[in-house]
Amino acid sequence: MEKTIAVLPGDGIGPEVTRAAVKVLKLIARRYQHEFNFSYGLIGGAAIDALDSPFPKETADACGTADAVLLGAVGGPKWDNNPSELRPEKGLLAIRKHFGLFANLRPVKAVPALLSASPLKEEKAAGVDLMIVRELTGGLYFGEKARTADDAYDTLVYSREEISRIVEQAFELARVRRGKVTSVDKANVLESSRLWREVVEEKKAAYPDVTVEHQLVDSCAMKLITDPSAFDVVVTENMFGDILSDEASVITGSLGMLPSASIRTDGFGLYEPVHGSGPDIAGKGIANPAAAILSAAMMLRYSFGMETEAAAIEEAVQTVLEDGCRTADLAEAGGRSLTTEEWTDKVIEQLDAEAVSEDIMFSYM
Ligand SMILES: NC(=O)c1ccc[n+]([C@@H]2O[C@H](COP(=O)([O-])OP(=O)(O)OC[C@H]3O[C@@H](n4cnc5c(N)ncnc54)[C@H](O)[C@@H]3O)[C@@H](O)[C@H]2O)c1
Ligand SMILES: CC(C)[C@H](C(=O)O)[C@@H](O)C(=O)O
Ligand SMILES: [Mg+2]
Repeated sequence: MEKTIAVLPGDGIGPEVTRAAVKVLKLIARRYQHEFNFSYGLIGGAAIDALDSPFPKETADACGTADAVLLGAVGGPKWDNNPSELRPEKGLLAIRKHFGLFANLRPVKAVPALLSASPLKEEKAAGVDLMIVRELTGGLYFGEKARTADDAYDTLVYSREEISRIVEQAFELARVRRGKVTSVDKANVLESSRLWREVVEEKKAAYPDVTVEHQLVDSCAMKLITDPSAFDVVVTENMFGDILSDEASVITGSLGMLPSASIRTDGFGLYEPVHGSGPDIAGKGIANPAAAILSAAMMLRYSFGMETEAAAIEEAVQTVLEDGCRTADLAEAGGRSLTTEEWTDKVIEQLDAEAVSEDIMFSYM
């Protein structure tokens, strides 16, 4: 298959981890005889510096003609005091809204080899496999907001339609997973959450094979740590999903392990790690590229329908971790400490090794 991928490395560790993901995608293209064309664009602080806009038209156009977008991360102290229109994060919100990417899938899967890197007791983290489905183009992030010298407000607005489409996405995912949806809200306080709950209750009739529970966001935050295995699909509004996903990353041992897909219903999507630009480690070559590499795997699965290729990447990442290869953030899991580039090359070697063993298998068939 021939595909065009727009690559937006962004700021801080963004370019470091994106380079790793592109290297893996190039190997996949070679191994499975695909043609991936990469076009590069600017977003976030890098785009502000070069073009005075966090999401320039050139970038929107390049992404618009691509089949999917791979993004690193945006932001950093250099731009922290910029006016709100010239904040790197504004570019991220703009690209999500521009392409209507309302569904943000954030899988959280415990890796057996990394259990000791998690602050949770090993038996709590073991076997955790949940998916946070975060609404991405509404809520507090996009509601009317304003400030004067002494006042400020942000508004949290959701329409029935916006809630319906994300809830449907969650039900569909639960159907092919373990059949459970936890809808997270703050219905004891917020009107928007009461509407959210109402829509979930209406929708569930169409999914008799899925169990539904409602959970308030504060107790959900606690239960994610005390009983994470209780969750399968967690569906929630934009800001709750942002906060809960960073929290859930501790189950895996590092924020550097969490990939994400931001999709709509026609297959187009933006793929990026859940983490940010890591200003404290940027430029040192030590960032964990797993989240970016696993995001590339999600691109193959959700945008290109390449399930075998996606699974091959996930398996290679798993094997490399089982072999004791670690980046610095996972030092507590023991093993050998590698740089971003060295760790990526281990994944590449592993993918090559899988290819060789398949060739040997085929030669006997
Ligand atoms: N999607 C995005 O582009 C995105 C997401 C979150 C934050 N941000 C931005 O990033 C900047 C920094 O934010 P922050 O410090 O709160 O969050 P962050 O995610 O950048 O970093 C939080 C902590 O996790 C560590 N970390 C993150 N990714 C890692 C990786 N791949 N490997 C190893 N360690 C990793 C960092 O070193 C840091 O200690 C801010 O400007 C923020 O707005 C961007
Ligand atoms: C950088 C920021 C705008 C972004 C968000 O809040 O959505 C980030 O934290 C994320 O999780 O992707
Ligand atoms: Mg976040």
